[in-house]
Amino acid sequence: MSATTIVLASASPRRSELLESAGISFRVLPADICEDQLPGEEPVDHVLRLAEGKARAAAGMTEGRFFLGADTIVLCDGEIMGKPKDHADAQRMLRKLSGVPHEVVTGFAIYDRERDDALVEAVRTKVFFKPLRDEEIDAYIATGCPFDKAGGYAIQGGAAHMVQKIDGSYTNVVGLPLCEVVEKLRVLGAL
Ligand SMILES: Cc1cn([C@H]2C[C@H](O)[C@@H](COP(=O)(O)OP(=O)(O)OP(=O)(O)O)O2)c(=O)[nH]c1=O
Repeated sequence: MSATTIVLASASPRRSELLESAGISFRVLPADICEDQLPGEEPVDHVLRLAEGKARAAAGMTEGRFFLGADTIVLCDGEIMGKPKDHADAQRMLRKLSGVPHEVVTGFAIYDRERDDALVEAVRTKVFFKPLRDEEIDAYIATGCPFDKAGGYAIQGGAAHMVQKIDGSYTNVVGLPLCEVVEKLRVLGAL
């Protein structure tokens, strides 16, 4: 299979870096789809629908065989947190996460054009934040880092010192559960 066989349907530099780190050859084609939650939609159904939507949208735009899409949310006390809309939203999210365990859920989908079918999976990681002071939260928001991250933080970046421990996959929190993705690519014959 050629190096252009796998297409990563994502604008996230973190997803590219993670896939690269596994030594996988791929192309990037971001897919811009509506990420609104449907009424009554469960969090796992939501990330799986968006992941598959991104993968299929990319397949509609370019050649290739396997299309990988993913979506990451933070789940805290029943609330689905996407990217914060503004400063106040980031502040509200980080205050809610302060001192409280939450989950990061990433759904991924690999659409195989030849079989016209998608393999999907959702991976959950528990993250424990230390209690955060308002000054800490404001200083972090001032860096601008929270705005393109679900839940308003990046475990791999400026928020690393806020995380006491995690239970589960680290790469899943960063946006792509690498172990599971590589395994599924292998099962599908993409590697
Ligand atoms: C919780 C957390 C999220 N994130 C990121 C992963 C995702 O890029 C982002 C959640 O937004 P997503 O909508 O999942 O992805 P995206 O918009 O960045 O990229 P695309 O839809 O094109 O694939 O939050 C981190 O980088 N670190 C973290 O610790």
